[in-house]
Amino acid sequence: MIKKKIILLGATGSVGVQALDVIAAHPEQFELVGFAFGKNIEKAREIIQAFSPKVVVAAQESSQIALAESFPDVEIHVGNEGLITLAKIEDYDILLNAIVGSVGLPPTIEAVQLGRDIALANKETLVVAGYTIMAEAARTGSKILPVDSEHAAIFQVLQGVQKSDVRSLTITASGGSFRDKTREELLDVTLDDALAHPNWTMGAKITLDSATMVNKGLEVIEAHHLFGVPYDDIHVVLHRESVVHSMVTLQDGAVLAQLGATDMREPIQYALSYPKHLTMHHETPFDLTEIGALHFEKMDLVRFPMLDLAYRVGKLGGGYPAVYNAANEVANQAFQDGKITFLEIEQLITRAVFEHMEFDGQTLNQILASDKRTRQKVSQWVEDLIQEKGK
Ligand SMILES: NC(=O)C1=CN([C@@H]2O[C@H](COP(=O)(O)OP(=O)(O)OC[C@H]3O[C@@H](n4cnc5c(N)ncnc54)[C@H](OP(=O)(O)O)[C@@H]3O)[C@@H](O)[C@H]2O)C=CC1
Ligand SMILES: CC(=O)[C@@H](O)[C@H](O)COP(=O)(O)O
Ligand SMILES: [Mn+2]
Repeated sequence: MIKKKIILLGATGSVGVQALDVIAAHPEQFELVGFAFGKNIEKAREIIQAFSPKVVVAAQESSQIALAESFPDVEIHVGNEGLITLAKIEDYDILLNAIVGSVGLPPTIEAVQLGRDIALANKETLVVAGYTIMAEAARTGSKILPVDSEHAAIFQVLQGVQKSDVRSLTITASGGSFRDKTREELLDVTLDDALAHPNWTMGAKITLDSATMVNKGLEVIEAHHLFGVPYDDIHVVLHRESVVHSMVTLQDGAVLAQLGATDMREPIQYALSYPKHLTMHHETPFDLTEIGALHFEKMDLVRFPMLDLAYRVGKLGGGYPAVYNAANEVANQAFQDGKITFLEIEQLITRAVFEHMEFDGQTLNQILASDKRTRQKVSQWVEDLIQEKGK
């Protein structure tokens, strides 16, 4: 049997480690030929020992030097240039992008331009450059296989369904760690509170995005690009159990849904094995009779203004989604670093979007310039807030 050769960006993270579980569980199907990581060199060492990849990329030069000494037979590259080098190596079939943030964009574009298939967890790349990525994928024949659980659900439901038969998509939202709090109660919430997701175990950035509802905003934009559905036909419902991963309504009113455990190994494995559904060796118990009841509620866009704003920036297009995303990346990190309050995340994103102005027909370079400018501005606003509070 010919194995699928995999490159994994973000191998030391939440999705990355679960992807390694899937690869290790199917040694006859998959082979890890290369991976990239950020700072976690100890985990990177373990991965090299367990999987013997040919190429590794470290975010930091000190890690590159240390790994090159320990593993002289492995090609070790560094930084953003290293990510591009990895995306360009000859010998792989699919690139699984599980890096967090829009740093994952350049290697994705490179791989798509080379016609390579992408298993995409890194939603930020589609939010920033969705039109470019999807247009290039159509040109080169690269498949964009969603890993994000809601999009993986829609993708599975759509197998064998004609695009013209689709009326609308419904993305489910858990509501995040603060779903039962009023806006007033959000004034003094802490990072620990925010990181206590009711259903999923994930990295810090996305768990916080889930609490601000930015995650759902990014997912609406991601769905628009992946499935080519207009924003007015993409709905979000509050679904506390996260059992229905998402739904598709057909023209005749039939609603098709995908259900399952809250275990990312399922969508990761399907993206890697597509179009096959392989046996899941680490199956998480899933028994609807244990769950008993499923609940669905309307989203309150006043309570969750970041979802409302995501629809607005998505419809505006151009650099607006990139500005929303960049402002969020800076503000999310600032809250994690204890520099700002939870509600200041929303305030910074809203200000960045409202201050952004552009003419139609933004090129990718103009969008990337807006992304950079937004990061600089929002970083400055964070510093200003710290100064003001120190007064
Ligand atoms: N976690 C989940 O269940 C889900 C995640 N996603 C999406 O998947 C992506 C990854 O999320 P998650 O796994 O939670 O995130 P984590 O924070 O757990 O992991 C992020 C990974 O990216 C690596 N990384 C960060 N910066 C760099 C860099 N500059 N160069 C190379 N590697 C880097 C980190 O390395 P290190 O740790 O070594 O510093 C780590 O391996 C996000 O876009 C998220 O929105 C989507 C759906 C579900
Ligand atoms: C597992 C996954 O795909 C996450 O994006 C998850 O959807 C977060 O859940 P909520 O944003 O609905 O809380
Ligand atoms: Mn998701």
